[in-house]
Amino acid sequence: MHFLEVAGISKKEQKGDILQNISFQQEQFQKIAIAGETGSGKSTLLKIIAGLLQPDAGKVFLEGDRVFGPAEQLVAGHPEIAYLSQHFELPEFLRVEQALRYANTLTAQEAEHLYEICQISHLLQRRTDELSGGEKQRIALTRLLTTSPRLLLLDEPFSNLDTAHKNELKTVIQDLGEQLDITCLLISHDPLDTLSWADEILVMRDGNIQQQGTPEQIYQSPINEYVASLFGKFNLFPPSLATQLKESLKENSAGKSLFVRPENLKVTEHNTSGVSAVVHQITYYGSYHELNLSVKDQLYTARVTGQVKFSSGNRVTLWVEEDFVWYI
Ligand SMILES: Nc1ncnc2c1ncn2[C@@H]1O[C@H](COP(=O)(O)OP(=O)(O)OP(=O)(O)O)[C@@H](O)[C@H]1O
Repeated sequence: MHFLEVAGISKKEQKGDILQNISFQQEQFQKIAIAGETGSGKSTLLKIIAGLLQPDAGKVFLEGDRVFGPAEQLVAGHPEIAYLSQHFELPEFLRVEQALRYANTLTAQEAEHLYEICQISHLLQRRTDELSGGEKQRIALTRLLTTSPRLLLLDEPFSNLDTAHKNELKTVIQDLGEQLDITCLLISHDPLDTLSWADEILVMRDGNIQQQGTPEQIYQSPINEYVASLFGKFNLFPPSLATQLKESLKENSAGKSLFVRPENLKVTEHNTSGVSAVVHQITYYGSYHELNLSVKDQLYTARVTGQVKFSSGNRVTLWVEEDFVWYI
């Protein structure tokens, strides 16, 4: 039996299918992230899993027990599933401590432990309208966790947070699994959040799962340009150039293009083998420079760490050295 089983979920609205026969499983403590462009159906799926929205077809099971939708039971939701919406609200004009007391099923000691993990102990006496966005988010999360859920569903938990608050919340989410035995499923449109956090990523488009895999599989071996583009820039070299970029490479028999992330595209002044290119533009990004390079009329992107020895207009050679090769 799986911890969470999502089986054949479909949902229609007037303008068409929002979700089409979505199935996947999650094991206890497995960290799953759902990624996808805006409108791909992520939030709808999460609400259905939470039991807050009725699917047209399909079922959700938590440890073998059905999670019923609002049309099948009086009170929407499931007692062991907590859902933090993108648009959460805290009760106004209360002290944080009062806002947290409501629905609290924990002992004083357990609550103290939770407040420590969520890094809110120092905020208990503040009023809810005296908090930063990141603090509000952590308190909304703590509030949900006082009901002792087993599955936590987070809809874009890191949106609108600056890097410091984001990192604090990431630590909190990490600690939840380890210290409170909570399994977490989240939605994020930010590749850095999903790649660094998840054990498995589901990529959605138009209500379908396009690809499901580990962060490495999704990043290095995307099944199409849509999946590739969600997780950062990439280059596609047509078969004729692909064999020049890497000597040992045979042309892909299906006529597919060679997929190369910018950090795997090497740039040198002169090389006996490779593809000749002209540096079009160099952009500084702090820890690396990004080079736009033109080969005939096509632009390609390389990422260079350390000092860049070239200037715009220089002729250079491009090549790849990685053993791993992927075609799209
Ligand atoms: N109640 C509704 N009635 C009609 N259409 C809806 C409803 N809820 C969602 N949709 C539509 O379903 C599609 C999926 O929406 P959903 O919010 O699930 O996407 P999403 O991937 O979470 O997007 P975002 O990243 O912008 O939150 C969208 O085209 C949206 O307009």
